[in-house]
Amino acid sequence: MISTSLLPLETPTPAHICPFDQACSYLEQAARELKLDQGILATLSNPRKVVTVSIPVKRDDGEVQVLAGHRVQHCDILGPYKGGIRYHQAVTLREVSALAMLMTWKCALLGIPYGGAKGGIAINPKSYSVGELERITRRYTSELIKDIGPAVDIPAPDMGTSAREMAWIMDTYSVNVGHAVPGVVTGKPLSIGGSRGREMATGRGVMITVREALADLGKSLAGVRVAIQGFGNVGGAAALLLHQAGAKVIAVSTGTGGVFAQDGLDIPALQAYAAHNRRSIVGFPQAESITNSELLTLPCDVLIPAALENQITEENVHQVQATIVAEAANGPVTLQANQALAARGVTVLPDILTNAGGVVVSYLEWVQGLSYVFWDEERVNREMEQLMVRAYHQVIEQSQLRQIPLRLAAYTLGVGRVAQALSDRGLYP
Ligand SMILES: NC(=O)C1=CN([C@@H]2O[C@H](COP(=O)(O)OP(=O)(O)OC[C@H]3O[C@@H](n4cnc5c(N)ncnc54)[C@H](O)[C@@H]3O)[C@@H](O)[C@H]2O)C=CC1
Ligand SMILES: O=C(O)CCC(=O)C(=O)O
Repeated sequence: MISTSLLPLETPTPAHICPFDQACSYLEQAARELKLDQGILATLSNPRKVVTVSIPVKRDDGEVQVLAGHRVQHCDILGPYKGGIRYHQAVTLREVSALAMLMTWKCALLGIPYGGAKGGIAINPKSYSVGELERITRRYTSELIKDIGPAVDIPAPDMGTSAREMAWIMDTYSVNVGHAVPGVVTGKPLSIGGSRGREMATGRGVMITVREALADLGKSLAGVRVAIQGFGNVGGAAALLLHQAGAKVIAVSTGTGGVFAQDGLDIPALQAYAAHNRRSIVGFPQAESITNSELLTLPCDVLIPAALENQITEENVHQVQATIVAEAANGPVTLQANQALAARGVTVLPDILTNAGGVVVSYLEWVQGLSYVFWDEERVNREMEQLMVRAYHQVIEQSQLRQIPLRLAAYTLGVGRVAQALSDRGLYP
């Protein structure tokens, strides 16, 4: 394995699967397939910049806590760094670094002029008041003020963050530089230059990718049985759009458990229920309760993990019954599980393709902001769909041409474009 000097090693535990090591393994597979020069591989195996800041926050009860906030900038060869900010208790520097690397390949695969970055703070946002979250977000932004900006690094929402946090970041950045800078973040509210369609964009991209994959198998979305882990921004939107397109969403889950209905869940009713129950779906009347692990092994056509990394592992992969696994989350299938699924002929739609709808609409938001012209939702969705469908077909063609699985095909396209740019720019002679 190529060495990564900027990142601390994590204490390994028997069950621990390091997302950064996995991301490097996929990169190495792509490099072998592309016969990439070792120097380029070594360059791309390391994030360009790793920033960790301390965030002192006064809790509402007067206690002072000091949190660690990370921003990892993996590569900016193709344009400004781009990627979300995650608030989740399991955040680590190596996880953020893996997610930053995935952003580089994702943007290159989709043909949008960005590099890759990711940020994160290891907190459970549900344990903090809105006021505390605002203070944390503003201090995190102030600490990163020299590292972000519309031509430098453009954050967006990820797990545990939303348009609200993006508005706080935009405001803090703008106050620091002395004028309004909407382009410093994407995924912000419409009132300050957000794009129509961004909130549903990642889920819409998931629906489009699944639809295209089914079409290649001679099927349509109508009547297809789908199970979705995660009912947040991505899983919730994917569930609604798939339901509207005629699929039977038979199960969904959140961190506190899931629900199942043999004939398909009424997704709008479930969303209304979650909205009234602090995002929990447990106890939804027209369904049976299931656990998160049961959801992953249900008999269904399409399984969509839309929550965290490392959900389908060596332990449960043999029980997965779906014929398509669509990675709406980043890194939900481990390296070993991925190989086991491939050996069984299960189609795995890789994360850097399947969940790219979000960053594509972030790009469209940035373009609208730079041109001071804002589009209606129909145009945003149309332009996003074109880029998603183009990337999907490029991945399929690459897979057929090189006789490689879809993930490796997606990686060879993303990594190959970045390596070409690196060599053309002469940063690596
Ligand atoms: N928000 C975006 O635009 C994008 C998000 N993603 C990825 O999609 C995934 C989900 O992100 P969001 O939907 O934005 O987050 P979110 O915070 O809106 O929702 C996360 C959902 O996962 C559930 N969850 C948390 N822990 C769980 C567990 N252990 N088991 C089952 N469910 C669990 C939560 O209850 C919630 O329903 C992440 O991997 C993220 O990196 C990828 C591309 C863009
Ligand atoms: O919209 C963006 O800029 C980034 C979304 C993101 O974090 C992701 O695709 O994983």
